Amino acid sequence: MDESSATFKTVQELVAGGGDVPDKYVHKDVPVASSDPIPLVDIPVIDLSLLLSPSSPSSGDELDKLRSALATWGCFQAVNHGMSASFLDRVREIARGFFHLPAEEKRRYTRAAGNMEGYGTDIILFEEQVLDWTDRLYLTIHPEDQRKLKVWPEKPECFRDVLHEYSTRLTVVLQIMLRAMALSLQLEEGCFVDQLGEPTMFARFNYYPRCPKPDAVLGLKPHADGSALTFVLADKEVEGLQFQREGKWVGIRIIPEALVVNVGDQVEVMSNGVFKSPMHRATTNPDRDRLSIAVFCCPSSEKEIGPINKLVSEATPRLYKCIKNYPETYFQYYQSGRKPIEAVKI
Ligand SMILES: O=C(O)CCC(=O)C(=O)O
Ligand SMILES: [Fe+2]
Repeated sequence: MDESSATFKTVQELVAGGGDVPDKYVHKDVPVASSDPIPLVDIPVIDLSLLLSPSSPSSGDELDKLRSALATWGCFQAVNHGMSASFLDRVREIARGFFHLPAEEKRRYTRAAGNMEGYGTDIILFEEQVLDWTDRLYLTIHPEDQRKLKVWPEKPECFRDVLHEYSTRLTVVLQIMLRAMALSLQLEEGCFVDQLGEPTMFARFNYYPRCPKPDAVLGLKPHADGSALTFVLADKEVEGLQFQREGKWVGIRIIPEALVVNVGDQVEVMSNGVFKSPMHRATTNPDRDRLSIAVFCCPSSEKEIGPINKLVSEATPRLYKCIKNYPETYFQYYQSGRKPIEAVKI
């Protein structure tokens, strides 16, 4: 799709125009709805305020819960992360406000051809790719000097201020997470922090318009994230995020004030496979649109990362190579239909 020509149609425009769902969005081999309804489940909930307070009697328990959640599910719901429910609502509002702007206003931020950043639809990477039923806005948010303000919306008016505040808050949450993950494995507290260096963080605003064929169309195909860790601020009212657990899909019940945190491939590598980068996907809904904001936290691009030495032993041999700039490998593999983490397995 040549987006630079401004002739591409967003999913939002397709829906507004009525008519059938184009074939390129329809999954033929993998029915989205199986004969058994997909259950809605509660994944572990972790109180971030307890993780790094050794004086609190429950800190050790919370670290154990964290280790177990990341080693089984690879994800959890984080509460007491330092952001109020009303602030999270403001983040959801700027996202919704942006996608509800007139089409010509949004197109000012259109992603340039060959570029990841900006506003657009699913990127076509290979011919037989089934497209995701989603429009996106993708922005580097951290470090500040890597932001491309040209594609940072100026409307709704508070968009930039709220996103700046959100990214500042998430850098703090990320540090808490990295330290707590290390402590939960009895490692040096700074070992994940050191591997990441100055993290790079990308925000992906995912807008999933209502879809007339929810049984055959996905908002987001099954994938594992190429990040180290991902924070997802999910829709408050419409469910749709599903994780794979023991080979089966399960839907995540919404906790409005929580952030869904999931392990990405790079933490799976650093933890030598102890923490799992889970497969997940987003479904579509026939009646309502859905919105989520994913923030991918990655190591600085010049940092080489690899399994932490203390996690490699005779009993637990090294499973992954050292890697640098993994997102590049990730997209090459994704493009050829392979699972990216296979590229770095020994
Ligand atoms: O829409 C969601 O809830 C999930 C988003 C996600 O997994 C992603 O953007 O990578
Ligand atoms: Fe994801």
